[in-house]
Amino acid sequence: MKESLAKDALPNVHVRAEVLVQALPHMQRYDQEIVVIKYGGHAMGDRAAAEDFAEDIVLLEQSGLKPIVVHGGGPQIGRMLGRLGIESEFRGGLRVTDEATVEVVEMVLAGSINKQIVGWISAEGGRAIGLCGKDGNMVRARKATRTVLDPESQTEQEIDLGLVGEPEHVERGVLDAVLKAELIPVLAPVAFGADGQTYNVNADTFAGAIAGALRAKRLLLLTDVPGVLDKDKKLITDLTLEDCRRLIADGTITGGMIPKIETCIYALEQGVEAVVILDGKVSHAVLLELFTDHGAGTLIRRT
Ligand SMILES: Nc1ncnc2c1ncn2[C@@H]1O[C@H](COP(=O)(O)OP(=O)(O)O)[C@@H](O)[C@H]1O
Ligand SMILES: CC(=O)N[C@@H](CCC(=O)OP(=O)(O)O)C(=O)O
Repeated sequence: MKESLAKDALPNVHVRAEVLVQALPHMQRYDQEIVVIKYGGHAMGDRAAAEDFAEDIVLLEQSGLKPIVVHGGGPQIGRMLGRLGIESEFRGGLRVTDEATVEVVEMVLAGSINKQIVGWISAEGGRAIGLCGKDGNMVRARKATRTVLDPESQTEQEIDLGLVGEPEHVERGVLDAVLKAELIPVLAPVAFGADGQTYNVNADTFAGAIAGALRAKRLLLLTDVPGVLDKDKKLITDLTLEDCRRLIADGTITGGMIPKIETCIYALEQGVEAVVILDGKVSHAVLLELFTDHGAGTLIRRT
């Protein structure tokens, strides 16, 4: 049961009292600052936490901060591909994407998931607008290139990921206009190529490009683990860029955590102040991270 102590100060938000009591003294901390929040497909599987997530986003906006949501949807794409009998494979944490797959990716990400999140935010009293990287020419991508170490020849071999894109240009005009209109942008990680091609972009990578282009104060990556874990599965609370590179090289960081860490490195190099990887299944994870002293998850800074 949710209480409604916040009702008078913040008319549309009904955050639990104990969370709000912790958060209120810190709410000026990010006044008018842009915070990019990447909401991963695994994290959004939990319905109750999804409602709390939407509440947090509305509360951030109402407290003077400028939240931008970038969402994923990997598991949901996987389920839809399964229903359609289309096989799918990941290499280096990225989905190999052919023409049939990109059509489903766009349908699930820019269609159902994007509108679902917009709906959750509306239900909590916020005004969100759902877009993808193709809208307003926001994110132009080029074909992503990746190499893997061939175990036999011990040489780096290029792998073809098909229509996987990496952002090469972010046109911030459309986002500035949306923020100025006091709307909350909810972005699906689908981009366009110079040739008009649709590209499937990893949601972490997309969020990093947006955060970097807008010099966001914070980039929060919400996932389904408490943060970056060490070899004993214990949470690492603070990391520098150098630590991140070492943990990838020594195999502590694998799979889907690799694009996340690569995103952190990119965003920090672009001028984002700090990146946090945290568990989106925890109730009010965003609020607790931004507005309490102890924070949550793994905080990553340049040095
Ligand atoms: N060192 C690590 N610490 C935490 N998670 C890791 C690590 N190495 C690999 N992972 C994996 O990365 C996953 C998160 O990436 P991913 O599944 O792509 O999440 P999302 O869908 O939220 O983007 C975790 O569930 C975990 O299985
Ligand atoms: C190229 C690539 O891998 N794209 C991702 C896009 C969605 C995504 O990144 O979703 P999560 O954040 O939930 O993992 C995919 O097709 O699954």
